[in-house]
Amino acid sequence: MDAVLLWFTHHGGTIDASSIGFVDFSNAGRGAVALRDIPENHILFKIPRKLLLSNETSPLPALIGLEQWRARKMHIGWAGLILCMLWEAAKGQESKWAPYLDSLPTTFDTPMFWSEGDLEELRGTSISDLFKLEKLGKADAEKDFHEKVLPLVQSRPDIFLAPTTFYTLQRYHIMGSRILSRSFDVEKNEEDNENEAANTSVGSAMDVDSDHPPTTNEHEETGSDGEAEDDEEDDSIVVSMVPLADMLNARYGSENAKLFYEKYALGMISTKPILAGEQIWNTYGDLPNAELLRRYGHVDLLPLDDQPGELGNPGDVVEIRADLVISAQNLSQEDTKERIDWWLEQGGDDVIVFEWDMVIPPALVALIRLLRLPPDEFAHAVEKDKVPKPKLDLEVLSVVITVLERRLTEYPTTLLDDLKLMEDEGLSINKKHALVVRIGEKRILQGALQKAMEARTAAEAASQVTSERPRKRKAGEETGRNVKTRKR
Ligand SMILES: C[S@@+](CC[C@H](N)C(=O)[O-])C[C@H]1O[C@@H](n2cnc3c(N)ncnc32)[C@H](O)[C@@H]1O
Repeated sequence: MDAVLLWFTHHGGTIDASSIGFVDFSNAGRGAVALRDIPENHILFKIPRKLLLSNETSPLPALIGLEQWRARKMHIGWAGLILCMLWEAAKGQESKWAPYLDSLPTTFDTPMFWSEGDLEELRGTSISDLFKLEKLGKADAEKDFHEKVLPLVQSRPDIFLAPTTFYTLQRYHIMGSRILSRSFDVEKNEEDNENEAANTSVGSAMDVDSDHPPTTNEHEETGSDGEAEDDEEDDSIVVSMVPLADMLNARYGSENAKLFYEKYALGMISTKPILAGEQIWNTYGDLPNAELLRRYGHVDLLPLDDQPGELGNPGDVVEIRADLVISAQNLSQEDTKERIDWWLEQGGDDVIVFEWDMVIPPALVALIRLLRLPPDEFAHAVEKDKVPKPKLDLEVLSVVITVLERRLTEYPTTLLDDLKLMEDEGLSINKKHALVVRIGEKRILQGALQKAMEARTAAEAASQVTSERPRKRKAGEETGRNVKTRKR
């Protein structure tokens, strides 16, 4: 850390060393702590934009030639930034970013690097679906490596020395994981935008939070770390490695500092008062544990306000695929294709998300009702362009219960099994992380199931009362009582 800080200040970075210090946490790597009480809106450190590492700041794209760079599509996705990082690392101590690159991790706890046995522990969880995507992501990255990066490397032996040492697939994945867990989306400043032609850009769909800071409009807030979701090119955003800002950890609901834009620098600024000794937390977006594990290789475990004595992540969610909602009603994909296509056209999703509040999602209720409509009513709904209202009745509640019960059987173990397994103190870190993800998801499913069962019991009791209640008399029917005539 000393070498990085020396390098940082040598290159124009500023840090309030009386307020912020960096320490090693046994379970979270490096992180920042407050050395004294810090008020809100205090600048902890500033990173000059030229110290960011990106396609914009690395000399590599210009060296290759910007036209070539774009012709080889190096400005799309992360391939360009990864190649810049590989090239800078290959320069060793001659790289402007040497002390920073030397300080970055080379191993990761993300499932991308897990054994098949450990991956099996994730069966049934949302991450197992995510992981299928991740595998595709990994395959895409490998395709990029072989089809875009290697040919470029091989075509310029004058620039890329010792290609078999420095430009390997393994190093490519390491740089990709560093970007996944540490990069920021950075908007270009106005000056850069005026000079757009001179710039290359990285296409990225990483989250950008453009809220303004609470007490000043001098700075503009940047988003937290995130992940590229598609390959669309967006010239106004540059995926960047931001030294020092990427050394802050994050925990659900704990953010007390954030990165803000200034014209020539990015500033890490406190967003709340921080007491001496407290950790200084950035935010990664209060993600569910499955997503935290996939991107960052850790999970959040906090005391839960609504479940005293229990630990978990209130950001957790469980996903239920629409095909499970179909099969739970003994319907086939074929029979329901037209309705599902229409549902998607109407903005519905093919995945329903249960959240920590365990409320039955209105989207699930509407989807169930849509699938149960008689053909003429479905035709009417299409004609009127109206998805059924999310009205919960006995019939729908029974389907919700079946859906939840079936979703729970997708895990090889029960919640009780998992809670017992968790007591084993000799668990490997990957197995423990997988258990935490499973337990969080199953708690939501079990809680939602209990709520749905209670609602069904209440609905049954209400329908009983209704059927026992005397029938309302029709107008004009003999009442046996005198009816007062209204005064005129
Ligand atoms: C942006 S970096 C933060 C700095 C990092 N701890 C380091 O040593 O440089 C993100 C990584 O920090 C770790 N991390 C962040 N927050 C954490 C937390 N609440 N618990 C455990 N690990 C955490 C994870 O390994 C994650 O991939």
